[in-house]
Amino acid sequence: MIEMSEVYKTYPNGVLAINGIDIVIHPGEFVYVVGPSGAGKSTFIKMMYREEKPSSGKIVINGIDLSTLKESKVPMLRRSIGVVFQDFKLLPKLTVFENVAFALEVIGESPRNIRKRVLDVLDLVQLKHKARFFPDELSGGEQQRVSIARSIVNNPAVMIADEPTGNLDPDTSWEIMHLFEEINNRGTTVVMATHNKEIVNTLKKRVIAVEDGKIVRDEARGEYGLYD
Ligand SMILES: Nc1ncnc2c1ncn2[C@@H]1O[C@H](COP(=O)(O)OP(=O)(O)OP(=O)(O)O)[C@@H](O)[C@H]1O
Repeated sequence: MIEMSEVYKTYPNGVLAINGIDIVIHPGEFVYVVGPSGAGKSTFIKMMYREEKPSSGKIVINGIDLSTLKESKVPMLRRSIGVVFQDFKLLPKLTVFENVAFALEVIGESPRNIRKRVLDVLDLVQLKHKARFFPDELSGGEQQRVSIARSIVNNPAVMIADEPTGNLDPDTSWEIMHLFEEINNRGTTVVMATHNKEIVNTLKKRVIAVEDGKIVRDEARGEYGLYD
């Protein structure tokens, strides 16, 4: 569960990016976050995995109150949240296998468990046959599938994606969306900021629209709206 109450965020330069947000996202939901450029979508979702801290207000993620969370406990929070970015953020000198295994190595899993789990998630994203490849030997869609595999290897309760199809062509974007849908169908909550109007209007989900740092619309099976 994701809960925000009376959340405000002002960046050090004085920009008020989030101007009073109250929201509850239940386990297993699939939510699109839409809105114009600069509306605060990225800031909103970055606060969920403690990449940014609110200036005021309360955020509780999977039962963890972020306002009282010690810095030393942030890695524990991050393990319960998978994050996927527009630019994939894979480590270029590591193979596909190693990129995905990394998250399990840092928590001290046994090599045997790591191997099994990594091959299972690579199988899910249909990239087992490219386990020994390096990121620059893959297409954009394949790199995004590796980043999705990496984000779910810990079995997170929540998956957060910031514009995950932003660098992909339409066909590849749809493949990636079907993967998110499958992961959501297995019970993972998905929160996705996106500018992809066609996807939002076709693959209907809850839509939260953010404008000027506020939620201006929150609809089950909503529409993208009139944004670019
Ligand atoms: N690190 C930062 N420091 C200062 N201001 C920032 C920072 N990050 C974002 N902002 C500002 O906060 C506001 C909200 O930005 P944010 O990136 O959350 O919007 P967005 O809706 O995700 O935009 P886009 O769709 O273009 O990605 C903007 O005015 C932006 O310039």
